[in-house]
Amino acid sequence: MREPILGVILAGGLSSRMGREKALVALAGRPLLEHVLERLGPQVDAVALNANGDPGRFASFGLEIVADLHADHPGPLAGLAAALELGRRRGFALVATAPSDAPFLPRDAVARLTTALDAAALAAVATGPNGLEPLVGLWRVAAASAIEKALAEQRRAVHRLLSDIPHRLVSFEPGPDEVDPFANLNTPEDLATAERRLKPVQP
Ligand SMILES: Nc1nc2c(ncn2[C@@H]2O[C@H](COP(=O)(O)OP(=O)(O)OP(=O)(O)O)[C@@H](O)[C@H]2O)c(=O)[nH]1
Repeated sequence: MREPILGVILAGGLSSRMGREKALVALAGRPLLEHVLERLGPQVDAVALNANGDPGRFASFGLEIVADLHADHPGPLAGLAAALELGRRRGFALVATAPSDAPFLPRDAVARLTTALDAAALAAVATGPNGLEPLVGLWRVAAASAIEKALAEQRRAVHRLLSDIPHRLVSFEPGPDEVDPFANLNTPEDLATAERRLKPVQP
């Protein structure tokens, strides 16, 4: 039996390119966050949300919400730090992360990351058609100190963090529908493209 895993959906960014809260924009009639929740939820033992600002806007999802410990929006690494801190507080040794703006998360992501995370590794992260996808990862909470150190030293890129910690890479390919499993929707145009992909072809 595998160790319990806390899933944390990362929605702590500013959504400036989308112009409104990305996690709440509708794709195929449902908020993006709901798509990610529906895919990540069954893969983990509990799910929480990393988000900043008024938590009330996510109340209908019934998720525990954890804000960044760093108040100045330093980027996704702060979300990862908050996720691992929540995992530690709740007694989880493992945290699986997924961004709230990537609605095609593979349904076997956590299983495959778990297989790759051997005892010597602190993280297993995904790679896809566009290379490293470090926000789709399985992290030991013991990686928290390396993350805090990187943040303290203003090294904010998540992919750079990986050179500080032993990690494994897991490659995911597009499915038969050729959708990049990690396509993230940053702009209204990205959203429109994803909407077209999901729309059933009219006869
Ligand atoms: N916790 C936290 N997460 C962040 C922060 N900035 C970005 N993220 C998350 O990192 C992932 C990728 O974010 P981006 O798309 O690069 O940034 P964004 O702020 O969401 O959107 P833009 O403002 O359009 O760049 C998403 O899951 C964001 O929620 C931050 O300062 N804190």
